[in-house]
Amino acid sequence: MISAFDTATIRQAEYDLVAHAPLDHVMKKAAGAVAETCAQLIAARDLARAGRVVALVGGGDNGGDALYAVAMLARSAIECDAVILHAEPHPRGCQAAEDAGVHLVRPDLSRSPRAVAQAVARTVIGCDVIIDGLVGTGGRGALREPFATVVTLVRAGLADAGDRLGRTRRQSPQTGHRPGTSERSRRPLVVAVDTPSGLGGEDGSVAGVHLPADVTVTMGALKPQAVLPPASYSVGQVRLCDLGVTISTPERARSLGAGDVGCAWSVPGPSDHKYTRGVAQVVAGSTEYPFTGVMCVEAAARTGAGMVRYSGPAEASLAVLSRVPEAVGAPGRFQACLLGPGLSERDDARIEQAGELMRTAHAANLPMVLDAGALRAWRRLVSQLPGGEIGPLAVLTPHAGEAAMLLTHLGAGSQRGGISRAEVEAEPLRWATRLTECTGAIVVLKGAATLIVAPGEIPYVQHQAPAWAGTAGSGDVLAGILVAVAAAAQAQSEQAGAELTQADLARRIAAGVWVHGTAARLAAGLRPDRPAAVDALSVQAEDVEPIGAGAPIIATDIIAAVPQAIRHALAAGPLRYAG
Ligand SMILES: NC(=O)C1=CN([C@@H]2O[C@H](COP(=O)(O)OP(=O)(O)OC[C@H]3O[C@@H](n4cnc5c(N)ncnc54)[C@H](OP(=O)(O)O)[C@@H]3O)[C@@H](O)[C@H]2O)[C@H](O)CC1
Ligand SMILES: [K+]
Repeated sequence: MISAFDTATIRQAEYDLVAHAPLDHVMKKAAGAVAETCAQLIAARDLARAGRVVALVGGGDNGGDALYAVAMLARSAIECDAVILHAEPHPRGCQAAEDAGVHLVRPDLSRSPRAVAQAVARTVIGCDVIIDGLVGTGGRGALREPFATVVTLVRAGLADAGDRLGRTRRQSPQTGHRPGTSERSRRPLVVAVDTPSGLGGEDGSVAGVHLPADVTVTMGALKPQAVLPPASYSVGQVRLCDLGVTISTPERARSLGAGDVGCAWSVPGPSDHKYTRGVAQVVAGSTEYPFTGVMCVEAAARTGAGMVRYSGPAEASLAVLSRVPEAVGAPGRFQACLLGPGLSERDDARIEQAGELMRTAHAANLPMVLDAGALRAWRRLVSQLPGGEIGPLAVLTPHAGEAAMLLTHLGAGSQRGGISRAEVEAEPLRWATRLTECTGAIVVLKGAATLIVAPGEIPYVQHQAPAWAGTAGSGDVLAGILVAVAAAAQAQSEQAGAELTQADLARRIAAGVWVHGTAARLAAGLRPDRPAAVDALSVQAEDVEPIGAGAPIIATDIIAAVPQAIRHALAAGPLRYAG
């Protein structure tokens, strides 16, 4: 489990730590992790020359860490510059850097931000690693000048370098030469000290211009921006430098890893049968989108549902049964239902059928997954429930656009004429939390990083899915996985003679989201575990998964890889035996 804590909590824990240990000692430990990471990245470039590192140094201890790091690197024959961008940089850090032979560059800070930024841009040209020591946990709000212009120009330079390398990446017409890894990776890599400068946001929102990192070496504990989107898209790989801080307050967010999924999974034993493994009822498809049910039903079956009941357009039933002959078309007992994939509001018969199943599930306090068309038909479906309340075992699975639509429909943004998709994408945690407050349900807000939020619970965020998973039907597959997970959770509770709690269901739903993302990784030809691992990792070039790694996939590829993803999880961590 990856945990992220509020920055103030971490700063307090650091403050308590340095009450008993000299701050410089702690900073040098932090700096050592930064230096080791830089050295590893340079070593992975197999250069024929000495590597070169440029530190961008702000005025606080974040800059101090950067100065101590280049002092260590300079002593190992790496060429180091430190660009001092504050009138009062960390004095002992500066001294250590000078003593180690680091070249201190002091732009005239009285000149315009652009002039300062140009001096920085000239210094970083051709270097191998840029250490971002401008601002860390002491940052307040959007970057002030000259940092904002410095970061803007450095980003432009990195993008240009990347493009140039991209242009050479294709075979050059004259020689047909394809650059090797070392040439392709000659764009300077950015190593952020503690957090990328300017990233801001305790809720994952982005404060403004910031310097995205290839690797973030974070001290003591993960900050929220390391896991919560969209900020988490700018941290690159995260390396946690353990300072020995202890934190007892609840996390701000958490993320399941492979080792956390097995114990949330229902593993059958010799006494199990379809009703102890969970029977899922799927209502999907319509005259407009008749075959959506094929993906949901097969995904639920491959996830391990004891049985899948299907209700959908007659012309689709044949397609469903040809893919999953064991699916059952007849109505009957179920332990969780999925309503909505492919459901069209113009298909009254199907809406009525979904409403009837929703009422059955609600009356029996069974989990239900509401996706796509069921979210759009919210008013027609939920208004038929006692008190118009969907209940705590409902799981809503919107993407940003559907969330915006539902929030607007529920009046969450009434004073401003509704909520837009862009607003949800800019602050996904805020709006997913708001949607749980409006509905009392668990909300799975789908995206490159998917949030699983239950009222009053610590949110989960899962980053497993590669960009290739953004393909038609991927949401239908996730819905199928989740209804099978919910049915298994309900079945286990029935066997235990206990009520399924919303918190337990939310954790299992997060495990289902992990399975979906990992199956997509496997289908795309990627390693099951996303390499942005979080702990003392050795950052090697082959670990850095470049944008576009993998290959195109279709939704049925994800379904086919679901058992392998589950097998990976069951092998990675403790199991909870169902039988
Ligand atoms: N404290 C510890 O136990 C450890 C800290 N570590 C490292 O230290 C930083 C936190 O250091 P701190 O000095 O508290 O703050 P920062 O260096 O992060 O930032 C303060 C400087 O940044 C300037 N600042 C603040 N906001 C902005 C902004 N929006 N734009 C531009 N500049 C900004 C601020 O300037 P002032 O003029 O306001 O003073 C300061 O110069 C932590 O992140 C770790 O890296 C050790 O690593 C571990 C122990
Ligand atoms: K930083």
